[in-house]
Amino acid sequence: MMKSSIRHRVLLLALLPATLLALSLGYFFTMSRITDLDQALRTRGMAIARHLAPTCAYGVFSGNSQILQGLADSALADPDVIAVYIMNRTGKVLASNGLKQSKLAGTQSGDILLSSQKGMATVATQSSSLIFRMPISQTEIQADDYGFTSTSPSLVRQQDNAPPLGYVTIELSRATTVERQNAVLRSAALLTIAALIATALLALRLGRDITVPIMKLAGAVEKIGKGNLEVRVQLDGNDDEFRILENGINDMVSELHQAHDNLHEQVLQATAKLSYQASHDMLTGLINRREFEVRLERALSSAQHQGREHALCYMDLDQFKIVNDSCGHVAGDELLRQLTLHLQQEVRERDTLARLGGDEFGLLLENCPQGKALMLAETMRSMVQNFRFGVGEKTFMVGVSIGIVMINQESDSVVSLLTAADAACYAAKDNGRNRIHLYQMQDSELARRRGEMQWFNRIHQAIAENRLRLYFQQIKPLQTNEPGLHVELLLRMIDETGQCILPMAFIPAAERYHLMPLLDRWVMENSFKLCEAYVASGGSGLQTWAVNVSGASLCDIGFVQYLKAHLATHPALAQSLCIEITETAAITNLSAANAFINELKLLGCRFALDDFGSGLSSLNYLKNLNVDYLKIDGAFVKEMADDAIDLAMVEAINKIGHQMGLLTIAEFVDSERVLLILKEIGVDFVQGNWIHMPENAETLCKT
Ligand SMILES: Nc1nc2c(ncn2[C@@H]2O[C@H](COP(=O)(O)OP(=O)(O)OP(=O)(O)O)[C@@H](O)[C@H]2O)c(=O)[nH]1
Repeated sequence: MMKSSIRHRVLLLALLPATLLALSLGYFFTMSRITDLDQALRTRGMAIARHLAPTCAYGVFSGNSQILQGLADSALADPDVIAVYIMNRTGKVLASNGLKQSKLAGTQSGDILLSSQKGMATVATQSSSLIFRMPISQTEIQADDYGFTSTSPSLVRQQDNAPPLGYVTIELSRATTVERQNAVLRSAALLTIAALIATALLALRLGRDITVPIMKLAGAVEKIGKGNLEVRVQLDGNDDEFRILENGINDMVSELHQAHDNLHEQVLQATAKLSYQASHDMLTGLINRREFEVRLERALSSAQHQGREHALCYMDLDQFKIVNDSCGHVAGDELLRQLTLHLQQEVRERDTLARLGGDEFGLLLENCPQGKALMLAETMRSMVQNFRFGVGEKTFMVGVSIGIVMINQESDSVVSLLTAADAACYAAKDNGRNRIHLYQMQDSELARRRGEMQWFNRIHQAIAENRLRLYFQQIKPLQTNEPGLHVELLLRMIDETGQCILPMAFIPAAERYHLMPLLDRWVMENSFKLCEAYVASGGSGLQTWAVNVSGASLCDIGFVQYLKAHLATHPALAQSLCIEITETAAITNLSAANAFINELKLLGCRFALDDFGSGLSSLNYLKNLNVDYLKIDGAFVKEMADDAIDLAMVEAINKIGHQMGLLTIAEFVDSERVLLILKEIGVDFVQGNWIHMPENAETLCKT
């Protein structure tokens, strides 16, 4: 059903009762007026008949038709009387008039059979006339012959039970009455129509007062609903309910607008913040590697297509680690911040300085020929060299090694530019640090570095072609004979020719190119599979399986969650898992390392601090790390039988470990001599090729 609009409904509401009322009243008053007119004609007809009948008595009685004709004529003087008919009791017509137009015309005496009571008039109603018949009674005429009391004979006394002398019949036309009744009907109809029109106009007018504001409100709400918050309602009128609605809606939409604006502002701020964070380094405020690569891409494009020449500098601080190690990361961060401010002062406005990571910076010198680039790089180098950083009593100086590569029409891609600049920087380091090296295509020094860079692709390929392997090496208890198997799982790569490659060949490249999380994930997934297969093959007594995790993975929330989820569903694995973290990785990511250790310890995992002693970090850090084992750096163990300092180091580390309630493990045990010394010192576990040569881990399930 189609819904009518509010305007129609209000109109209907006003008109319907008014119409019903008008019609009822019109009908009532019209009908009563019509009845009144009819009744008036009857009353008049009756009166004429009553008056005529006694006056005819003498004429009928005396047979004087002349008198009767006179009376008939006089009765016809009334405009509504159309016929008069006087007859004696036998029905003989004694006098008549106007019969031609009458219903009575042509009737014979007695044709009109009207019963009548004595003295009473009877009425017959025809469509166009009323016919009255009145008996003429015998009367005793008391004439005042002398005219003392009256001028005409008057008083008549009815004689009871006497038959009438005759009858007077008169016919009154209804034409005038019907005409008047029609006029009344017309007037009533006109009046009703006029009243209805007036009511409709009034209803329209009043309806407008209601519907127009409602329609305005509805229109505004519809627009607001569609998101147009500029809309405001404006109603003309007094302080009625509509004013309250108008104010309410306007206030509401203002609030909404305000909230919308605030939200929009917040979204803009958050978006700006996010895009800033996505393109900037939070520590120094410089642009980050991602944004730097975008700008480098633009510069490369302009070089390739417009023949411009730019220079890319790759800058790596020298010996920055010392600041971190001796004064902590906070101090290292502060140095990076301060140095950044100095570097920024040296660069030209059109140049781009970025922090690429750690202590590495990138500098893009646009529209800069080689000579100028070398000059600017030298300015940077000497500025860094002259920079002094003070922490408490200590003052540090750092250097910077800078690799430069020119960007011109021959340049290939952003990756190759960065690779070349990085290689040049490395060459500067290899040449003694704190110097500049300009990349040359035929640079033989760089060949080796470039080879290292190939690892990026080789590692990816090895994973894709399933050429990574797990090996295991046993760790033996030295002071007890307790049974049980302790192993460290080690990563190997099978190269394209089928040769087995040790991790030290590709791990530095993996660290440099941020591939460690990928490798750690592979190692962990495959270690889980291996241990599960070991248990499934009936293997028992696996007390410890140690796996190495890099610093990068400590900060990888996805990696931590993966470990937690897997270990939570395999509690036996968690009990025997020992995660090895290098001292440097733990110190570099101290808070992440602590969080990682504490979370996994809750599941029953153990932790070993690997290569301890190599980082020479403050022992203070060690106290904060909740580990179970100290693995003495193999570099000290290897030569300890012949080198007193190395021996002293091993003794010291072992002692410190024990003091802290930790078990100690010596790695790289390559001879019985070393083994015996370690036993004497009191080291708890030993590991090395002399103890057990690493084997493909698949054999573990077969032993
Ligand atoms: N304070 C601080 N240190 C960082 C940050 N990122 C990386 N590092 C440290 O920076 C050092 C960079 O190491 P390297 O560049 O290999 O060491 P280096 O002492 O500069 O030695 P060379 O580059 O070989 O001269 C490492 O110790 C990292 O832990 C950081 O955001 N803040």
